[in-house]
Amino acid sequence: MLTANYPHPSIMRVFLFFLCIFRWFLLASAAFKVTHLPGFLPQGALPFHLETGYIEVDEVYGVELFYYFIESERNPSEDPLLLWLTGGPGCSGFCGLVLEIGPLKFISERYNGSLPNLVYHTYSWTKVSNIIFLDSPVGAGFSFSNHPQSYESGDKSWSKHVIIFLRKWLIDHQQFLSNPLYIAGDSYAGKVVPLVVHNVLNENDKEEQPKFNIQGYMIGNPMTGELIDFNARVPFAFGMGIISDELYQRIDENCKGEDYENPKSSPCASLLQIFENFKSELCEQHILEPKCSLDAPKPKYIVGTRRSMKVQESNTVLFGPPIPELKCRTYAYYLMYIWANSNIVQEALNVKKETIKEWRRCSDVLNYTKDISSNLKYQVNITTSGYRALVYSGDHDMALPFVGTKEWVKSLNFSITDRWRSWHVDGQVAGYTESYSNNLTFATVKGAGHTAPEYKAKECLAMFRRYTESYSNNLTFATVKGAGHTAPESKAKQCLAMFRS
Ligand SMILES: COc1cc(/C=C/C(=O)O[C@@H]2O[C@H](CO)[C@@H](O)[C@H](O)[C@H]2O)cc(OC)c1O
Repeated sequence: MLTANYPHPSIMRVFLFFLCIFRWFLLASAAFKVTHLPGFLPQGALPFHLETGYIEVDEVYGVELFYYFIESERNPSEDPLLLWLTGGPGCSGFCGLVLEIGPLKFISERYNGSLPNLVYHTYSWTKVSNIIFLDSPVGAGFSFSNHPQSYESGDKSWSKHVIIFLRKWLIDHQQFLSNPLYIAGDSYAGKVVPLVVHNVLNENDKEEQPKFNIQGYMIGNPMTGELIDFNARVPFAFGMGIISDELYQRIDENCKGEDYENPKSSPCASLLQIFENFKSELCEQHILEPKCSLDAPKPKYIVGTRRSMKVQESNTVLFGPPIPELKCRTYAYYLMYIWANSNIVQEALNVKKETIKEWRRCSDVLNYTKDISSNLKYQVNITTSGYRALVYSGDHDMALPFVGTKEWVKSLNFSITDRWRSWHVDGQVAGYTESYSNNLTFATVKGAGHTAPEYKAKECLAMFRRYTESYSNNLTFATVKGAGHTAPESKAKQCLAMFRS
């Protein structure tokens, strides 16, 4: 028998086992601290802690989700940990970071061939919260699958991938395990967020460690899957003086029970076509803003060099929508496209080479199935189990109007604990709010559109702080107006309402 001084087989097995674990850890999750970003002004280190990385959520298809993580500027060890999901489905978490609640925003100036510039965004929710911006579902942003034909996704698989991501991320970042955890998102993500929270609660019911310190969720101009999501556009348009009383009345009479997106009866369809003609003249995401091309065009080519970008600069590109005008809010979407497709930016973000062909603000590679008809049962289950919900709506959004959101919130039949009232920032009305039993709060953001923080950043930061800080350590102080030493003795009804909330 050939004898040699090979290590004993059991030693080899142990060695190979740890080698596999090490390889898994290296490949499946990679996290990098990012101190500098190309295009950030003033040049130099970022004034906040940014980490980027990947976490594998499906070994079979090699699905890796990319994330941006930003530590709270206040108290990272105790401030909330927020997982932010962006809608679409297929829009990048980067939208949340530079358009809504993160510490960066683009300087909206005409593209001149050099890399677009970013500056610090004052009203960032990372002032008071740790935030993970996740590129999900697979195919969004820089997230990828090693089998691109399998960009199959849907509400259920998206939420399952998010749970796997969150568990692995927390195992890699154990210092955040005890932070109050919130799941948040807007638009289409608003439909999936309650499903994610529902899954988190199911995970916590198992013996598996670590447990999630989940507190609740926040959803903005959310979809639920209910007909009212889009049907509410007609009463919203009527209320805003966009359609006549007659058209509103005739739609109401001829479209009862219909899905306004897919009307069955021809009288209803004809009337909704007239409505659609009025609607199509406006910027759906904010009816007071100019109607603009919504997303970045796909210039013929982008050559990323170490110094600058060269993009075919012309008013019309070979394919795709025209470049938005500079006056449009969506010009920032064009700048995002240029910036994120630059190879020097992707190097700085530690993007794995050759994993995606092109970064799109809202990807079109997904093969998505809307396999949840409605998320209301999850919202009822979560809130009646003692977890908190903030549902907010920019009140000038016609894509998913507050009128419909208010209606489904009412349909839950929770008792009112804090009647409809205005809420304020700097002494001005910032919106209106009503709170219900089971810790659910509805709020409008006055003058905001589909992605409220994009339009009213200061007010939304105030809203976020009041929501997350009103319950930190579960201590709430309240006076009872007009009551004496034994408050319930003289203000029984008020004290009962206080007790119930
Ligand atoms: C699946 O069917 C529909 C989905 C949507 C979703 C919109 C959405 O998520 O908006 C994006 O939100 C993200 C924020 O989450 C923004 O960044 C994007 O700009 C915005 O496009 C809307 C619909 O009709 C209006 C649908 O019929």
